[in-house]
Formats: sequence, structure tokens, C-alpha cells
Amino acid sequence: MKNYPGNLYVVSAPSGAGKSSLVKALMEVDRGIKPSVSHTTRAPRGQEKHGREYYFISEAEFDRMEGRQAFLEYAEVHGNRYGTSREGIERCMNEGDDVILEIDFQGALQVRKQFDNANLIFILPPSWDELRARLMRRGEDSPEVIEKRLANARQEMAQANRFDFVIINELFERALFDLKAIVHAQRLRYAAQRQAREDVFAGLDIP
Ligand SMILES: Nc1nc2c(ncn2[C@@H]2O[C@H](COP(=O)(O)OP(=O)(O)O)[C@@H](O)[C@H]2O)c(=O)[nH]1
Ligand SMILES: Nc1ncnc2c1ncn2[C@@H]1O[C@H](COP(=O)(O)OP(=O)(O)O)[C@@H](O)[C@H]1O
Repeated sequence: MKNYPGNLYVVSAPSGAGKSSLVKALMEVDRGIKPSVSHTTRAPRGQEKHGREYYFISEAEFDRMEGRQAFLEYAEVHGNRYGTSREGIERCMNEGDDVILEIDFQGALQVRKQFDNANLIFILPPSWDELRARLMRRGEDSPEVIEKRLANARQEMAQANRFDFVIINELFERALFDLKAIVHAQRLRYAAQRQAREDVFAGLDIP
């Protein structure tokens, strides 16, 4: 397993729990962390732009990328396909940047198999009623799509105990504080580990 200078954070949550809002707010205050833009076969929502929220691609293009093993992970979620391109992430992490992935739990567990020090963070809503209310307030999905996402949320939330960290997004600022604290603490931890490794190598008398 390759050792990159950058760290990897993976955020998963049921639809509407607030993961996109939290990740966006984190990146506004933390310039050392870069988003990964996924590829999807889902249609863009109102304000979404190709290359910003997602690369919106056809089923055929998705098949081609899958065929040439361009994805670090991919999964079908709520009836659409989503995948993380391997190339961009490895480049960022090689350059020493931290990378944050916003992907579903199936993808998160695939990533952990490839990066054993990936940090898996699960965001929970405070209640079912609030989850439904947020999906409705967001106003981007039809009632049928909202019902499908709520039905899937039960199964998704049952996976939270497989993650390294769980954050309850009740008060937004509080949840953002928790996310920042996790990123900061893990960054320090890996920096200390790397330093310790360098110290060991520096101490070895190899010509
Ligand atoms: N496995 C995987 N899941 C993804 C990827 N990109 C997005 N997702 C997940 O797909 C689900 C649906 O995302 P989206 O359609 O943007 O809806 P939202 O979660 O309601 O904002 C969410 O759980 C995302 O985290 C990806 O590259 N891989
Ligand atoms: N703590 C919070 N309290 C109230 N509303 C929130 C909170 N966090 C997010 N929201 C709102 O809930 C909706 C869903 O958030 P979003 O970030 O799109 O979720 P996700 O990416 O998990 O699907 C958005 O309208 C967002 O503004």
C-alpha cells in the first residue's frame, strides 16, 4: 500500500443529512483540503455545474471508465451510478494535499480496503422528521425521489458503526466544529507518525 504525504477523509451520510453543506463549509476555512469531484449518471440539479459538483456522464461513458479501471471505487446509489476517479486523488495526495471524498457507505468501505489510513466519517441527522424536512426544504428532488432516499436512509444509517467517526448534524456550527476537530486531530497524528518514521530512517546508518 502506497504511502502518500496527503491524508484522505471520506464523508458519508444519508441524503439530506447535510454532508455537502458541511464539506463545503470545511473547505472554505481549510485551504489544505481538496474535494474530489465524482462522476455520475444522475441528471444535474438546478444550480449544479459539470465539473464542480459532479462530472455528469452517460451510462456508456461510465461503462468505459469502469472498463479501463479509472475508478478508485464506484457504486449504484438511489438508482444512479457514482464513481471516484483514481487519477485526481492520487495526484493531489502525492502533492501533499489532503483530499475529502463525499461518497456513499459502499464506496467508503471500498476506499478503506485500498487506503488503510483513510478516515471514515459518518454524518447523522438528529431525527427522521428533520431528515425529511431538510430534503423537502432543499427543494431539489421530486416527492418520489425524496421517498426513495428516505427509504434507503434506514439501511445507510445502519452502517454508521463501521465508520471511524460519527457526527450528529443538529446545529450546523456544532457539527462543523466536530468535523474540523477530526480533520485537525488526524492531520497532527499522521504528521507525528511521518516524523517518527523519518527519525527512525535518519538514525539508520545506511550508506
Ligand atoms: N460510492 C460513491 N458514492 C457517491 C459518489 N459521489 C456521490 N456519492 C453518493 O451518492 C449519494 C447521492 O448523492 P447525490 O445524488 O448528490 O444526492 P445527495 O446525497 O442527496 O446530495 C450520496 O450518498 C453521495 O454521497 C461516488 O463517487 N462514489
Ligand atoms: N444543521 C442543519 N440544520 C438545518 N438545515 C441544515 C443543516 N445542515 C444542512 N441543512 C440543510 O439541509 C439540506 C440538505 O443538506 P445537504 O448538505 O444538501 O445534504 P446532503 O449533501 O447530505 O444530501 C440543505 O437545504 C441544507 O441547507
